[in-house]
Amino acid sequence: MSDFSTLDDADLAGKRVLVRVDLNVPMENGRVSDTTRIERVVPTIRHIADAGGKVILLAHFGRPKGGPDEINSLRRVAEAMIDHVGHHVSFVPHTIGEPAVAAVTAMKNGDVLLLENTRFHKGEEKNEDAFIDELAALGDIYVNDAFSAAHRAHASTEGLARRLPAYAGRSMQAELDALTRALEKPERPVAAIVGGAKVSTKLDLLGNLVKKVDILIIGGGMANTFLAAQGKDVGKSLCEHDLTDTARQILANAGKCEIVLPVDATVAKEFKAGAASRVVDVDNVAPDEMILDIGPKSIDAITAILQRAKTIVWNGPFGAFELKPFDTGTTRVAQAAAKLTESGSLVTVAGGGDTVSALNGAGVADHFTYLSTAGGAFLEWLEGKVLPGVEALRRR
Ligand SMILES: Nc1ncnc2c1ncn2[C@@H]1O[C@H](COP(=O)(O)OP(=O)(O)OP(=O)(O)O)[C@@H](O)[C@H]1O
Ligand SMILES: O=C(O)[C@H](O)COP(=O)(O)O
Repeated sequence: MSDFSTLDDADLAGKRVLVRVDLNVPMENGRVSDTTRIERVVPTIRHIADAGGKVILLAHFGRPKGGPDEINSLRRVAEAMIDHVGHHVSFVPHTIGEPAVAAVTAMKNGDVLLLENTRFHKGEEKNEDAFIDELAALGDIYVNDAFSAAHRAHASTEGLARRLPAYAGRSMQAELDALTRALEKPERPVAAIVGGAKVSTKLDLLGNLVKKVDILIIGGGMANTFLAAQGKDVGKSLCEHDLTDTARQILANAGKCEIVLPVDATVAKEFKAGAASRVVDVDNVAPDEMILDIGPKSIDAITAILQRAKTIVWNGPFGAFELKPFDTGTTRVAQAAAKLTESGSLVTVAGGGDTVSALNGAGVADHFTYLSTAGGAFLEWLEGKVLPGVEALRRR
């Protein structure tokens, strides 16, 4: 980490420290359902507070469209943080402007304050100078502890690092160190598992990933788009029909990389826990059904691949794991991977907000080689891409 200034280099006492964290945590029924991303930023928050700095947390939540909305407010996340941080975490429902300035001005050394969702302002994703200026006015120095958002060149992830003295936080350091250690020279064959729901933002990455890995196993909503690209009827499944051309190109240009798609699926007519379901081959999904998990034949095929792989990298669950029994595919594959890790025959690295939540739910999180908080950022790092949030921290 000699490329970066870290908290050890920062003079924190009495300083207003803007800390970018990733609090884009899984929620169920209005409550945080997995606290991994919160727990990972606690060392940075405590270090700054204990050194007498004022900790001003910046974070995004979800993908709000055009301004504030209750569903994407960070208020509930602030409440969940208090148990973990060990300091009171105040929350102000503003990111910039007079109320935010007033809240920061009222802070004492060692206080922790969370500002509202940075994405409630269009200047965040556009990385606009005017928004960067408003954020920068709230702090003296900037710390980035959000590796999982470092693939976004946004005001709070990239712009601020150019405006204020910038430091890598403890979690940022730990992620880069651990991923480099586990994956710099991976033992082959390397299998990547990519599933989940963020099809439009992750599909493009697969074109490069096939050049880096020996086997690409595709699951979740991502697989539905590939199945549709092969001309299969995926019914009401989560699927990006306008990206089927991209999916076809990836299949055509996979080169030596073996691409594995589900051969069967668990389908239901309703997206809810306990919905009546049936197992079908992927050719037999009815128009009013949706694929909510991979089926038993796919699970067996994937666990057989794990036996011959030496390293797996995994982002995105195989199904809608929050709704039982559609967690079965993810849980069974995760358990098989954990067992092989324990026996020493497989290195397992997984990342992503929901992926880590699913692995925690499967009871295997402690048995993987490494769990990253990052999903999309992890995949881009794997591709060898420059992550703007990391790049902006490099000493100049
Ligand atoms: N077949 C499916 N149909 C609908 N939703 C699915 C399906 N398979 C997976 N999902 C959903 O995908 C979501 C997780 O996808 P996502 O790409 O956000 O993964 P992640 O691990 O959180 O990565 P990141 O950190 O990049 O967000 C879960 O909410 C899960 O319910
Ligand atoms: O969950 C994530 O991967 C990060 O918080 C980034 O979220 P985004 O994909 O909405 O930018």
